[in-house]
Amino acid sequence: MEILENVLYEKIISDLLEKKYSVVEDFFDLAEVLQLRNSLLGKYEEDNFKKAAIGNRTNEIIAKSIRGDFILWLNEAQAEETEKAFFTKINDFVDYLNKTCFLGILHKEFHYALYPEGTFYKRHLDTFQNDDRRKLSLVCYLNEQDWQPEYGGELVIYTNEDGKEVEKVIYPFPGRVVIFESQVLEHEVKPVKTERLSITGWLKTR
Ligand SMILES: O=C(O)CCC(=O)C(=O)O
Ligand SMILES: [Fe+2]
Repeated sequence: MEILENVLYEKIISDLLEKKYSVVEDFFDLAEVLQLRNSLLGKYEEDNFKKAAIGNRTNEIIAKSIRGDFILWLNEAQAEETEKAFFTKINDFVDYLNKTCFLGILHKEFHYALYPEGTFYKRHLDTFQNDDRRKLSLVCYLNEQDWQPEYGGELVIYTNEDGKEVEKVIYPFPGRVVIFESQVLEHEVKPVKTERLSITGWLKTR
């Protein structure tokens, strides 16, 4: 079967092979970001979000000292138009990965996240949720176009270069998507000075 080469996806794959993470600009265009942001805010105002917990469902401890965001899991089967469009794009990428990389992504899980002013997410590995099926983490930022570095909320990814730890600082600019190896790269979200919006998800095996 022939696979039409996708330049953007190929860049992500080569980044992942080379440094275990990739930062993509404009994965979502501004219209898509706006729709997703409005949908997130609507659901947040309807009080559908809950305080994010540490650990999986068998180990749910709310730990404000570790993370302060509020989340809402997305259900693809019951998604509305806006979220459907989101999943269409994600699924296209997953299909490409599975055809070209033999990663064997079978499942995925995504949630909206809202970090209120003053919150953060301390340094962690996404597999500490005792879920070793998580292969790739994806974070899609839904902030306003005029997001400023002074607002904080940077994602810091800790990488290793020649045996030395290096901090990669990534600002949550709208449309930007960060993809990284869930089991390898520790990261954190620095304290935010204003509300910070995103969709975070995992591509999983088995
Ligand atoms: O929002 C981000 O930049 C990262 C979020 C994160 O690390 C997580 O939800 O596990
Ligand atoms: Fe994380």
